[in-house]
Amino acid sequence: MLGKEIRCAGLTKQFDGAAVLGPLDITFIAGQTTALVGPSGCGKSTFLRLIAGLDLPSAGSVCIGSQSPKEVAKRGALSMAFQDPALLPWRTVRENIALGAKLARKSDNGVDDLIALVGLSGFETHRPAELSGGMRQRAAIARSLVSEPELLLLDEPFGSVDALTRARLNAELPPLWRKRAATTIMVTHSVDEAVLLSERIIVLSERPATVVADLSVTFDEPRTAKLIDGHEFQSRKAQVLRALGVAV
Ligand SMILES: Nc1ncnc2c1ncn2[C@@H]1O[C@H](COP(=O)(O)OP(=O)(O)OP(=O)(O)O)[C@@H](O)[C@H]1O
Repeated sequence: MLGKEIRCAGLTKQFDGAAVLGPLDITFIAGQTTALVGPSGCGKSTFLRLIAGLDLPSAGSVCIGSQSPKEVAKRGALSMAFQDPALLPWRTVRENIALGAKLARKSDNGVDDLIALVGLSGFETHRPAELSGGMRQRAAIARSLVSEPELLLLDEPFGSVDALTRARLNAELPPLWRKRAATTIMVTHSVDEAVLLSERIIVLSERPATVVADLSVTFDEPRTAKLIDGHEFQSRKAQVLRALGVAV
């Protein structure tokens, strides 16, 4: 299924009269993976919540293709994996992941492949309480992919995954979501991860978040961890760090 373009126009959010976000005018290109980076508390998660239709803007709009976020979510075409994986405690790993497909009214044929991809083979019948934090997060990543969404929203999806698994997921997941051509927006605190995984990086300012840099990231595909040592990678990374105000 093809991802849709996401147009944010004059998007603004205030909490209790205080501006948290915007105004933001950003168009996310259909099928592309965009990383959002910015200082802690600048409004990144709030931005994702507005795109997901979990919260309403104070002003401005989000349009996904020709639909509102709520309409897209209702069709089951929008998937999320957030920092704190909300798995159903009484269901097994397999049932939790299969539920992602069921809610989107899709077949659950790919469940076992995804379980293997995120390294949870052998844990299919475990319940969330019997897993580590990183394993729960991996189950949530698998659940977000099983429905083959048009739009994939990831908020620090690898935050509590161990370094080795993180490196493996960094290598194996992007081809998967590119193959499925989902429009993907990923919030990350890791600049390496942003450069390695995305085709575009948007750097946001301190709260209220506005765009301070909008960079395209092009490398030969498939990207491998070896890229990190290359000059091109390091110069892109330095650009992002400078935009974040970090001296390099
Ligand atoms: N429901 C809410 N009510 C009031 N204030 C809120 C609410 N949600 C978020 N905020 C405030 O909005 C600001 C932005 O929060 P948000 O979680 O979007 O930032 P973030 O960039 O994702 O942070 P981090 O990188 O630390 O995860 C913070 O100051 C937060 O306290």
